[in-house]
Amino acid sequence: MSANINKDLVREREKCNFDIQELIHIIDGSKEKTLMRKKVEDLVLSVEDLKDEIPEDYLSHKEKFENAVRKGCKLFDVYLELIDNNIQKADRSPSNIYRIHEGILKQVNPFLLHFGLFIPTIVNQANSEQQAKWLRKGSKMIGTYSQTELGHGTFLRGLETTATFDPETDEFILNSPKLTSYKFWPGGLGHISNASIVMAQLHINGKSHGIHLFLIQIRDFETHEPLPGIKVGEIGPKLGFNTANNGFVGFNNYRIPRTNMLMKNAQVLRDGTYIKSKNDKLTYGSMLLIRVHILTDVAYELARAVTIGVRYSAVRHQSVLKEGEPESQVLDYVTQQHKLFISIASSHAFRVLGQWMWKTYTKVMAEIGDGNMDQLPELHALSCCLKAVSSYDGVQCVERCRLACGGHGYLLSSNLPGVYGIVAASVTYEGEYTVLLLQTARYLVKAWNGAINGKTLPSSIAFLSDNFNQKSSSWDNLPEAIIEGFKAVVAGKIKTAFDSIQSHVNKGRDFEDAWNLSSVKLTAASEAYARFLICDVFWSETKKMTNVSKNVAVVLLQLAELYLVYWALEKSGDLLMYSTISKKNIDNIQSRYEELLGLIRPNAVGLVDAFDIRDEILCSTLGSYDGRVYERLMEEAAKSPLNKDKVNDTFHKYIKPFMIKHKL
Ligand SMILES: CCCCCCCCCCCCCC(=O)SCCNC(=O)CCNC(=O)[C@H](O)C(C)(C)COP(=O)(O)OP(=O)(O)OC[C@H]1O[C@@H](n2cnc3c(N)ncnc32)[C@H](O)[C@@H]1OP(=O)(O)O
Ligand SMILES: Cc1cc2nc3c(=O)[nH]c(=O)nc-3n(C[C@H](O)[C@H](O)[C@H](O)COP(=O)(O)OP(=O)(O)OC[C@H]3O[C@@H](n4cnc5c(N)ncnc54)[C@H](O)[C@@H]3O)c2cc1C
Repeated sequence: MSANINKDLVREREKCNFDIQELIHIIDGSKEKTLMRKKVEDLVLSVEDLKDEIPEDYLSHKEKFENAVRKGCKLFDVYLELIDNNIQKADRSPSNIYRIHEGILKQVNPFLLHFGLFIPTIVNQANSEQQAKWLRKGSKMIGTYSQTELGHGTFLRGLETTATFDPETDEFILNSPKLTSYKFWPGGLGHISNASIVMAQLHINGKSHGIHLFLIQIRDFETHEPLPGIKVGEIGPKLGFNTANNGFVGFNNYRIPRTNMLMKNAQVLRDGTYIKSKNDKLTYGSMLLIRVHILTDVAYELARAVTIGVRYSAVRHQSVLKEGEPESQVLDYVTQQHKLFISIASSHAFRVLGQWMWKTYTKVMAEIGDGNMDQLPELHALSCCLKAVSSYDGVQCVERCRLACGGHGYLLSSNLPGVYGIVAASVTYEGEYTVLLLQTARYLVKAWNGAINGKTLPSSIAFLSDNFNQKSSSWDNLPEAIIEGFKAVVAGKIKTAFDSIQSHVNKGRDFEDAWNLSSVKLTAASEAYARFLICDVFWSETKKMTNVSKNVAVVLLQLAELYLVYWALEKSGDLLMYSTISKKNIDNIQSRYEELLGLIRPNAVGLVDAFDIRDEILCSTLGSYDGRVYERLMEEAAKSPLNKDKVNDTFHKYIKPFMIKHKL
């Protein structure tokens, strides 16, 4: 086996000083979960029908979609068998067990929204009678989640689709009054789904009750023809997500039974009586759930990108460090380590934060189930800023990995553009980056106001009460001092934004204008808060790990420390403004950063091997386990349909006549 493995990678693996298997189990959650994941991967990869004859990149938009549906059906066939046979339990917690679909489908599974949003929304928003009806086997529904419209995605209260109650027939009448009211973007809506959860404005007896969720059949369950009153289709090619079958739908006096409104929270009775939800923000529950999942999703995509970047950088030799010596592995250039190692650290950070958020989410949801909504605003604030920052950082990190691969990173066959397309989408969907930062800022500003007035603050921001004077501890105890410094930055930035709002109000502006005028500062405060949270949770969770061998503990602490010092240097201006840090302290942090790059260097390939992403999921000419980079690049180039003919027809049709005409 090792005979076929690139010699540099063999040497790198020999250098690794920790137990890779142990780290694989930590990343998966346990040894049992690793075994389960591998079992699922082995089963799925042995299915012949899931293999491609022609590389996906050479297919047309329509062919890509059709191929994705073919494989998507087969894939779920295999998954459902696993669940039916109790090999794997249906489980909503974030995990890597089913990531194999990213290798099989290359981009996004066209059925993703059915399992990822349609079913969870029924589970969370429908009453028990509705759940029994819609979640039963044989319901015939393949669904999606249609919220965004052509004219509105962010501002949900501005959605225009209407659901008007008709007491005569006990039905709702769905309408899209204008072009901008068409639902636009839902995944799988184009040609996959025959049903959808639809968010619409509820009207009863001429009175508007705001946005509510409805389950709507879109296509005939047998023929798949769009039903009368429904106009549905697909929205066309995108930067990524090209197999997701994002679609549009419009309604023209389309009737559904009253009982198709999701009624766990708000209800409409037979006589048209409207019963309000205990908290109307519960309607937004599905977004909260996906925002929590996105942290783990980004962690995984980053693991893919940096596996490609690090393995390639170990195989790639370019330039000489010292005259007379052989060309260096590019991984030996410290600038290359600077480009790449933050992605290894960030993947671990977002994985740890994802688990932490999942625990927080399940705890708060249990309390909400018992009627206690107290923690909902804090959960919403945490999920918004962490979703925003993790997805945004994810995109920057994938781009750094692409740059680390030079020209070859620009090839689709490297799969870095593919991973980029997936992560870039997550910055926008489930709440756009800036918009979500502003949601958290809203919470922070309220908290700051509370702190000034001596209110007890929720635990995650209790430190604000101590930070009016922008204190921070001594800078001797790195890296903990960075967390303290970041607390001072958060407090300082909230205060700056808060004072800015006050000053505009004092000059006669109303609050909303003052908010808008201060919004750049507000997003900065929110970003600082997310950064503090990630550093704090990543460091404390890593430090308190038990039952870990010494060497694994050492590398994990090095990665957590690298994350903290990297961001301290990136944010040194903020630390200088708001904490007690000095230039000398920053110089020390810089030295420690460079030292950490050196400490991580011998384990770099081991660390990406520990992400344990099989070649069939990585889908990269540059990142495969054996490091046969140049052979794979040429093998992929040979697959180009243009290489079938020695002389392409265009020569005779266009080039030759052009040469003759211009006497070239
Ligand atoms: C890397 C990945 C790869 C893997 C692939 C994965 C595929 C996944 C596929 C995914 C495909 C993609 C699928 C998709 O993309 S589905 C579509 C997703 N769409 C969005 O996320 C829309 C974003 N917009 C909103 O969420 C809201 O409208 C916002 C938040 C902007 C404001 O809202 P609105 O203007 O209506 O609110 P308001 O002003 O009346 O009131 C604001 C008050 O409400 C509170 N509040 C707001 N929201 C929540 C909440 N949730 N829980 C609890 N509370 C909440 C808030 O704190 C404030 O409280 P207070 O300050 O007044 O006390
Ligand atoms: C790949 C992909 C898949 C998707 N899948 C689905 C799906 O399955 N179902 C679904 O319903 N939707 C889906 N969406 C839609 C997605 O949720 C929305 O695009 C997203 O919520 C952003 O809304 P928008 O497009 O209206 O952006 P806009 O809100 O129009 O944003 C445009 C700009 O305006 C700024 N802006 C807007 N409001 C404010 C404000 N209040 N303050 C400051 N700045 C502001 C934003 O920051 C942004 O820079 C998907 C989108 C993508 C890209």
